[in-house]
Amino acid sequence: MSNLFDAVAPIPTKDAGVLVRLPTASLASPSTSTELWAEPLDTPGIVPRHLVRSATASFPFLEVLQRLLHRLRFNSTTVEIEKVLALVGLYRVIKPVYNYMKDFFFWACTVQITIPETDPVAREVLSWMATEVIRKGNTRSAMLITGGMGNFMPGIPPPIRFGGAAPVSNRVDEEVACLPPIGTRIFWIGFRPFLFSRNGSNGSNAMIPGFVMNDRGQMHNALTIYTLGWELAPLRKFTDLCHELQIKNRTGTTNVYFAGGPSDYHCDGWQCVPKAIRKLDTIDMDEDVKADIVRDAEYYNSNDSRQFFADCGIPYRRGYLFWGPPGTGKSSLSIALAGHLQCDIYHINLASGTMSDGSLHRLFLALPKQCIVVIEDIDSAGIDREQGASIEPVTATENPFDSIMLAGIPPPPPLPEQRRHHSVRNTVTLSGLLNAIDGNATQEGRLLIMTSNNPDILDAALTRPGRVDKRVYFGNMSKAASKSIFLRMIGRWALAHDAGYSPDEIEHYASAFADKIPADTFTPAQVQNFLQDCRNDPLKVLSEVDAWVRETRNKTDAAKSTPSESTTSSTSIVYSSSTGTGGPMDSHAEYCAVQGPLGKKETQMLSAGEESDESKK
Ligand SMILES: Nc1ncnc2c1ncn2[C@@H]1O[C@H](COP(=O)(O)OP(=O)(O)OP(=O)(O)O)[C@@H](O)[C@H]1O
Repeated sequence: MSNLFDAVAPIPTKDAGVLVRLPTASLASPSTSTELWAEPLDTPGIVPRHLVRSATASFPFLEVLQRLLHRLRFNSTTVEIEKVLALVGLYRVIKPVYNYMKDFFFWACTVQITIPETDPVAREVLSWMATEVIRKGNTRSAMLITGGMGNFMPGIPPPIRFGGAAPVSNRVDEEVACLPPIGTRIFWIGFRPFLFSRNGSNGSNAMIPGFVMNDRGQMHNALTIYTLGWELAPLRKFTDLCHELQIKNRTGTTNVYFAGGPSDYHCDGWQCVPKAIRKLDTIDMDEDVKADIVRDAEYYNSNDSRQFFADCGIPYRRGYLFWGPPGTGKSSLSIALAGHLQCDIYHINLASGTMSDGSLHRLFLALPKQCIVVIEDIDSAGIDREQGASIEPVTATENPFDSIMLAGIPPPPPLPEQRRHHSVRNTVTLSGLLNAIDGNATQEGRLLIMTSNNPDILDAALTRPGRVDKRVYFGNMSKAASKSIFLRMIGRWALAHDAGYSPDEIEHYASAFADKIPADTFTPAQVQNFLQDCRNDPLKVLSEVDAWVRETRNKTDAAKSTPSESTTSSTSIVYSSSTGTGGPMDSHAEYCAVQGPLGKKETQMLSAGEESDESKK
C-alpha cells in the first residue's frame, strides 16, 4: 500500500511544469545523476509542454497515470503518454477553431429549416426518416418505441415494422416503431447531402439551433434539416417528399390525434394513434342521412368548394353538430368520414380540465390545412360565457375543509351533491373556444364536428350557422339498422368462413333478428355488444335475443327510475351555462323537419327534452 501511495503521490515539480525522471542517456547534456530533473516537454523534437498541461487540466486522471508510470519506472511508456497528452491538448486547442469554422460554414454555405416536433410536418419528416433512412439504411443507432408509447409522445409517426422481422413475442410486432434518434444524421437524396438533426429537451441544449420555446418559456423538441446552397427550394422539395410518403402510407389507416397528455408540456401537442380505417358501411344509421353528410363533406373537401369559398369571401370552414344519446355512432361516423376523405382526425376533449384558452388556441394553430377536428361531448365541457367554470372536483378523500375543522372553525355548508361530485374543472371560456374555432388567426380548411348528448344546453353563439352548418341526430336502432348490423357482424363472417349457411338463410335470420329488436329502444352500441357475445353464431343470436331484450329493457327502466350521475352532472351545467344566453338550439322540431329521416326521431327528441326538464326539477 505504501508503495502505491508513493507512486501516485505528487512528485516535486519545477516551474510548475510536468517533470519526468528520464534515463540520463536519453538527454542531450549528460548529467552525473541518474535521477535528473528534466523537462522532456521542453526538449526540441518531443512535445510542447503547454499542450500537455492543457490536456492534464481536462483529464487529471491522465496525469495520475503518467506519474504512476513514472514511479514504476516505465519511462519509455511515460514518453508515449506525453505524446498522447499532447495530442489531447492539441485537440482541445483546435476544437474551438473547428467549431467556429463549422458554424461559419453552416452559416455561409447551407440553408436550414427548423420544425417543432409537435408540428404535423415534423411527423411526416420523422416518418420519412424512419422508412427511408433508418429502416433501409446502415444505421447504427435508432430510437425504438412501441406503438402504445406513441400515445405519450408528440410527433411520433405511424409505427413501422422492422423489415421482415418476425414477432418476437406475443406482442403484435406492428407496435414497434423505429425512429431517428436524438442527434444528427447525414443522408443523401440524389447527389444532394442533407443533415438531419433531432434535438432532445435537455435544458442544457438551450442554445443549440433547432430549439423553439413556447410562450411559457418551455422548450419543445425540434427537428432541423440542413442542405448545401442558398435557397430553401430543396428543403421544400424534401418536405413535399415526406408528405407524399405519408399519403402513400396512409392506405388502410387513419391517423387519429388526441389533444393533451400526461404533462403540462404535452398538453400543447397532439398525440397520434394510427387506426385501421373505419368504413362508412360499418355505420348503421339512416342511409339518406349518412349519404347527405358524406356528400356534403366530399364537396367541402373539393377544389371547387375551396374556390367557391374564396370567390365569395367566406372563411373556408365547415361545422357539423352530431347529437344524440351515448353509443349511437357520433364518434364512429366522424372517424369513418376521416377515412373516407383520407385525412387525419383530431380529437379534443374539453372536459378533461387540463385545457386552457391558450392551449386550445395553440392546438388549433397546429392543425394541418385539411383535417377533421372533433370536439367531443361539448355539452359536458361546462363552458361558461364569462369564464371557464373553475370548480375543483371535491371527493371524499380530498376535503379542503379538513384543515379548517382541525383549527376548530366550523365548516361552511357542503356543496350541493351534484356539484360536489360532478362539477367540471374547466379553464376554457366560451370566447376562447369561439376564437380557437374561427378566430382570424385560425387555420382554414378544417371540418369541425362537435358531438353532444344534450345540445339544448349549448350556447347559441356556439351553434349559430357558420359555426354549425349541419345538425345531425343520432338515435337508437331502427329495424333497418338492426338488420344491417346483424348482416355486418354475423352474416358476413358466417358466409366468408363457409359456416354452412346460404345467403338466403342469413338474410332470413337477419330479418327475424330485426323483428325481435324493438325499434328505437336500444343504442347501436348495446346491440353490437350483444352480437359480439354470440361469437358469429346466427342461431345462438336468435335463441338468445328475446332474453337479452327483456333483460336490457329491465335494466334501462331501472336506470331511468334512479337518476343517473351523468344526468345530475349535466343538470348542474344546464344552470351555469344556459343562464342569460337566451336558450341555445332554437328548436328540436325545426331541426327534425330538416334532418328528419330517422324513424321515430320526434319521439326520441321529446324524451330527451323530458329528461332534461325532469332533471331541472
Ligand atoms: N350507428 C352505429 N353503427 C355502428 N356501430 C355503432 C353505431 N353507434 C355506435 N356504434 C358502436 O358503438 C360503440 C360506441 O360508438 P360511438 O363512440 O361512435 O358512440 P357515440 O355516439 O360517439 O357515443 P358518446 O356520445 O358516448 O361519445 C362503437 O364501438 C361503435 O362501433
